[in-house]
Amino acid sequence: MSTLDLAGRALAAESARYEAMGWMRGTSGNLSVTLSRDPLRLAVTASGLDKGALTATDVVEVDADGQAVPGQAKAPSAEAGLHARIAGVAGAGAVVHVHAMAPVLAAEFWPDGVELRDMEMLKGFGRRAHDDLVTVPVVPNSQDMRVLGDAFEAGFRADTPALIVARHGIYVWGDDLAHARQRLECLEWLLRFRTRLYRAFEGSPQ
Ligand SMILES: CSCCC(=O)C(=O)COP(=O)(O)O
Ligand SMILES: [Zn+2]
Repeated sequence: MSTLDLAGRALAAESARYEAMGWMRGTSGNLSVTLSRDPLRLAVTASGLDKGALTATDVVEVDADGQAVPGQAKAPSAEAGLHARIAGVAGAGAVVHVHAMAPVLAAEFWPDGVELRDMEMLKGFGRRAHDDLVTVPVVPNSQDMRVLGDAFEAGFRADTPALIVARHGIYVWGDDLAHARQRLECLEWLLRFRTRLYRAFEGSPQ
């Protein structure tokens, strides 16, 4: 089995997991793993498919611009360009993108960035101490992955492996798919907590 086939199998299994969590409704969301760094090559989920029912062949190899390398049977995710940009800038081994509700809601409340502090779950997001102030960057949505990539890079901090795209979804990255998922699960919990608390106090700063 080729490296791309192995990546496809892992991406399909991981996608099914996210879909079961309700974070990849319809055909939303996409995942990637880095295959090589020089040149940069990613295995990314194919576009427009039910992410709960992917098979090992629903994967596409793309370059640093998110373009399919020659010989690919399927179209790569429409967001492959942003995956490639994140993998290149952050050095990520895996990038996951889901359409969970809490990050999008948080971006409505805090469009300049979502501040998180003094929460034990921050450790699961890769921070050293539970009292760190973490600002998760928010960028406006765009259909142009170069625009999104430039906005991501402008606000990139190596210690904050996440990006919320307003009115769209969230990207989280890590060394591999399991690492990215652990970070995403902890961050989604933190964002759910933050938005629920904010709403409970009817919009007062919390
Ligand atoms: C209803 S999903 C709209 C497109 C999107 O945001 C997404 O995450 C899925 O796009 P893909 O091309 O990866 O299927
Ligand atoms: Zn999306």
